[in-house]
Amino acid sequence: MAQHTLEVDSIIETFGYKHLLTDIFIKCATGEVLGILGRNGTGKSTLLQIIFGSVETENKSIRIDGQSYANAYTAGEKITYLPQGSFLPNSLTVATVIRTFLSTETSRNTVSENARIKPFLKKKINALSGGEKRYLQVLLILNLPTAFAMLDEPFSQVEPLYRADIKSLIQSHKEKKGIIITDHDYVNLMAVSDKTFLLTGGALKPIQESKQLVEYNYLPPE
Ligand SMILES: Nc1ncnc2c1ncn2[C@@H]1O[C@H](COP(=O)(O)OP(=O)(O)OP(=O)(O)O)[C@@H](O)[C@H]1O
Repeated sequence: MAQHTLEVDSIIETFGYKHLLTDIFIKCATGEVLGILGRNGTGKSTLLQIIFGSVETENKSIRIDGQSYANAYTAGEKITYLPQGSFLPNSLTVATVIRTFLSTETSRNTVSENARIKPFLKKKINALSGGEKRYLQVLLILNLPTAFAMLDEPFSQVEPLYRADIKSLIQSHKEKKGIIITDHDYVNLMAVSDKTFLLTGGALKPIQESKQLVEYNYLPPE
C-alpha cells in the first residue's frame, strides 16, 4: 500500500485584530486519523480550508509527500474536503450524484450498494433528511481516490446509529488514506481518532484524555 504524508506548519491567519491561527503543526500519514476539537469560532473550518487551498492566508506551508502546494485541491488525487454545509445539488437524484461525483465503477458500486443509500437511489437530494444527506456526503468523500480526506463535522445532524456507521467507514478508509476530522461530538471523535488535538488560542494542543478538555475549558467541570 502506498504511504503518503501531509505536513502543515507556519500558518498565520488574522481577521482584523483577531489572531485566529498562529501556531499550527500537523503531520498526518496514511493509516492515521487525526481529530481536531475546538470551541465555536476557534478556526477549525478555516484551518481545513487553508490546508485544502480554498481560503487564502498570510502564510502557510502545506506539503504532501514533501512537495509544497499553494492550492492542494488543484493537485489531482492528493486531498479532498467535506465542507460543513451540503455540497449536493438539490435537484439531482442520489443515483445521478453518485455517477457524477465518482469516476470509477468500483467506487460507484460501493456507494450505490451501501445498505443505507440503496433505498434512496431514485430520490432527489432535496427529499433526503439532513442526516441522510450528511451520511451520503461522507460516503462520497471517503470513496474518492485521494491520499487524504478532511471531514468538517461528519457526525453533525446524524443519528447515533449513523454515527456508529460513519465511525466504521472512517476506520475502514484509513487503511488507504490519512484522515483529519473536526466535530463537536468529542466522544465519537476521540473514539475514532489515533491522535486528538484541541484548537485553542490559535494553537493545536495534544489531548490524551478527556479531563484535559475540562482543564482547557472546552468541557464544563464534572
Ligand atoms: N472571511 C472572514 N472574515 C472575517 N472573519 C472570519 C472570516 N472567516 C471566518 N472568520 C471568523 O473566524 C473565526 C473562525 O471561524 P471558523 O468557521 O473557522 O470556526 P470554527 O472553529 O470552525 O467554528 P464552529 O465550531 O462554530 O464551526 C470566526 O470567529 C469567524 O467569524
